[in-house]
Amino acid sequence: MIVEITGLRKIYEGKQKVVAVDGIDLNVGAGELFGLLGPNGAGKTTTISICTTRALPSAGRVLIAGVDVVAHAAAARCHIGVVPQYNTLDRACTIFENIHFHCLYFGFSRADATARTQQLLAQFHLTERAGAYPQQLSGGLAQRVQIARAIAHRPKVLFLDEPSAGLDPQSRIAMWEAVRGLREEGITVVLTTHYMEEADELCDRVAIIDHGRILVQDTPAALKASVGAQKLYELDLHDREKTPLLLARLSGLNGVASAEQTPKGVRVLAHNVDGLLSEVVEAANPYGLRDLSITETSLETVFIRLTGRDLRE
Ligand SMILES: Nc1ncnc2c1ncn2[C@@H]1O[C@H](COP(=O)(O)OP(=O)(O)OP(=O)(O)O)[C@@H](O)[C@H]1O
Repeated sequence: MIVEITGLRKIYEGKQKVVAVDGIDLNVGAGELFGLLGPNGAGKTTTISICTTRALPSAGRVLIAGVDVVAHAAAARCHIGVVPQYNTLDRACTIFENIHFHCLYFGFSRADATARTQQLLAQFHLTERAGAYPQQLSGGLAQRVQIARAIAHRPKVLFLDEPSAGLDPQSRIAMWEAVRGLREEGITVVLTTHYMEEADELCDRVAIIDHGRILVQDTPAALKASVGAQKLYELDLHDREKTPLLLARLSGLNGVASAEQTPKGVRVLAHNVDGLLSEVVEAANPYGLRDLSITETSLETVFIRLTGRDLRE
């Protein structure tokens, strides 16, 4: 295992005590692309901060390539690359210098640092921008420079905290390609995200985290299969006083796996059955059906199932 997290807890002591991480156990194997998926405030950044020696745990232990991040922080840092949530490129240095100085900091000779920087610039399609300054780059390009810099010292594992926050859809896809490319180099990747599509598209395994705890962890396919239905119907109803009657009626329809009340109306999980849509509409119409959306079940559905909440709430 490259990342071994055991019984991790973090309590921020202050006027108001916050339990940010509440007993996390997690193992990530060599070469895996692992995602921590959860809403804002779930404890993802805190977990990454502890793994990367930027915060101390209140309890528990993290080993990176077998090295304890608290007892041997400097040694652990040699195995770790980090791309934090915010742009931390040095604004006074060019793109070349940002990567070059990182290599020198990690003990490369000048010649080796130059060769490694040139190789990374080529790998991340940045050679033409080598002389530019960070503030001259788009968010997507700056993110690519941050990834290039983070892996410059050839760490075993790269931690990416919300790598696509603030990126436009095109830059997000380019970033996904860059991250997938890391796998070919044998770099293990742990990323945090609150975008379920990102976790689904990119990750080999995902842990869904909420209130500092892991609710489930598995492959995206297995997590989606655990819902036991293929479609999610969200019904927006005007008359919500009598929804229990509607729930009973919907639950009895052929193909409906479950039906439950939501603040706006009713949520139905269902199998792909011909004619179900019109039956649902017919049942719901007397309750003032205002709107209806149908989506394929996704990691979002898994989260809703586990918490009753939306990832974005
Ligand atoms: N330095 C701090 N002092 C006190 N509380 C903190 C501190 N950092 C984070 N918290 C709190 O700990 C909890 C977990 O925060 P954390 O940033 O780890 O979550 P997250 O899942 O990464 O969310 P986000 O995507 O918003 O960063 C939140 O309730 C947050 O307000």
